[in-house]
Amino acid sequence: MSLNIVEYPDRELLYLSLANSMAGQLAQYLRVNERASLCVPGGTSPAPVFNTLSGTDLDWERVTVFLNDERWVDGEHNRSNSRLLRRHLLRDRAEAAEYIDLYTGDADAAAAAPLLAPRIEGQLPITVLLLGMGNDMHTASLFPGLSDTVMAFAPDAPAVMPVGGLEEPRITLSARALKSAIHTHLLITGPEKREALERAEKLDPLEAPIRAFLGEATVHWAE
Ligand SMILES: O=C1O[C@H](COP(=O)(O)O)[C@@H](O)[C@H](O)[C@H]1O
Repeated sequence: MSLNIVEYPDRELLYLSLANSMAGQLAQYLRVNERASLCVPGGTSPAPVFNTLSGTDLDWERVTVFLNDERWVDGEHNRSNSRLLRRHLLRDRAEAAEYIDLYTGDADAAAAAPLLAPRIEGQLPITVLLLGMGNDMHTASLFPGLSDTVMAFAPDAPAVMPVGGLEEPRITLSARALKSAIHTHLLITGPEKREALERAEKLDPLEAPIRAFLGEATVHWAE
């Protein structure tokens, strides 16, 4: 497999250029479609991309935003991916976007997943998908070595699934739902993630879940 990787001289340039590409792809899609969908990661990497994207002149009222995955914690918890989104993406011009919150407040993710699945199914194909990746090669909440990851890779998996066996319960889009995307981007920075990406290329998706998306993704990397 040959990686489609864009290497930037610095992170600032990466963040600006990636936000511009994503906004351009959404705008292009909205020229011929009534609505577009934007699916984004949480974690520590994407905030600067969100900051730029949120100020972009786009018909945000016609865009539906949702996360790749969420930790099952309250929306004000510092590990909440939604909290990151509200602070960095769903503000300024992007405040007008529709947002589907994966954290429903239900007692657990297993109760919420079947209710969320048809809502997310209705947003497929995802117009623009941005993925992140952990140093362990997980993406969304598809982690190596979990039985829930095996289920989330089933070709007929529901769009949204609960994930157990981690420090906190989570909810994730399935591989099928994520792979529906028309445009896929992967954002990684630093040498450790670059090395993890190179390892992932040689592994099975169940050992290195990001591997499943590398065929379609444009990888954006800066030191
Ligand atoms: O737990 C998560 O981790 C990944 C990677 O996060 P990062 O902090 O290394 O950028 C993220 O893509 C995912 O959405 C998140 O829930």
